Amino acid sequence: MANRDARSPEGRTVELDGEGVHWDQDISYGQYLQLEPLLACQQRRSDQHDEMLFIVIHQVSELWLKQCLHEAHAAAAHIAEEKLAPAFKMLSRVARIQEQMIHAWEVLVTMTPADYASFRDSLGQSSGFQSYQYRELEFLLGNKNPRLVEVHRGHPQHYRRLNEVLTAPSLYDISLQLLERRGFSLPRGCIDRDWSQPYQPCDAVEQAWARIYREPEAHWDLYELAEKLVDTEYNFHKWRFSHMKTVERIIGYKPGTGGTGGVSFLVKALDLQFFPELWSVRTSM
Ligand code: HEM
Ligand SMILES: N[C@@H](CC(=O)c1ccccc1NC=O)C(=O)O
Repeated sequence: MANRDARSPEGRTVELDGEGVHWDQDISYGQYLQLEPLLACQQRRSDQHDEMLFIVIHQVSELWLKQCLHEAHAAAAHIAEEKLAPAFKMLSRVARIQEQMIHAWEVLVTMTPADYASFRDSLGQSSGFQSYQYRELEFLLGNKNPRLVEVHRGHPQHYRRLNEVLTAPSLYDISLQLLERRGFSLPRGCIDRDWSQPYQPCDAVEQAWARIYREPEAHWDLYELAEKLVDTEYNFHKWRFSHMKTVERIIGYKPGTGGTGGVSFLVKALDLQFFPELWSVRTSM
């Protein structure tokens, strides 16, 4: 395409210098990105100004969650094949996305309790608790809890997908299997178990990470893997904490629309750990 040309929104090439117009059947920006359906999805259920921000921030977060899942599933597959360099690149990207998601709270806190109260009733019983992508990411990282799949029973596609990820080894399980293949002897139950159940920390795994941290030169890629996993969990925790503080600031100690105690539920979730031995090893060293 010559410099003086541009694409019309319909995807045709338009010559701009007035000498004539040339059309072709190429694709435009809006078509490629499917902007019409995307930008038709911000439908307020009230006439309140701030409901738009509430919708947009959730939709942006869900898009980032989609990208995180894309990266983290691929990272797990690469770790399973011992292709650690590309897996690291993907996990670094996950960490950058998480930083964006954490920073998004700074936009949401411009919404006061009164602003939120003006449309909260329109949300009915819907709640972030029903975010199937968030739940999939938790399962993929290693926070398994079969009960949390049940809220999705009414949607067979989400239910099936969540059960698949629940019953498959997590990113952490796959990493521990790699440690075993690299000669760290781990109890059978750590590397082959009922994947749908919460992971139980074990001393042998902590000792394996301790050896890796004490001799990084001897196990450089595993050392790097450990730190990439810690970055991911650290950022996940920061997101959870900011969510909890934002909720406290906006609705105080009211119960949540999803039927939980609200802030008390979110505070309890701060105790969850995806990669427990990667934290406990820091004390034992
Ligand atoms: C005014 C803003 C917000 C308020 C007041 C709020 C409130 C809450 C509350 C009270 C819960 C507990 C479940 C319940 O009973 O409803 C919850 C859960 C949740 N929220 Fe929010 N939230 C807000 C914004 C967001 C945003 C922007 C996201 C981004 C996706 C989000 C994602 C989630 C998720 C994923 C859960 C489930 C957490 C878990 O199961 O550990 N929330 N929220
Ligand atoms: N649980 C929130 C409602 C809520 O936050 C929400 C509702 C619908 C769609 C997304 C939501 N966000 C996160 O939980 C509340 O109790 O106000």
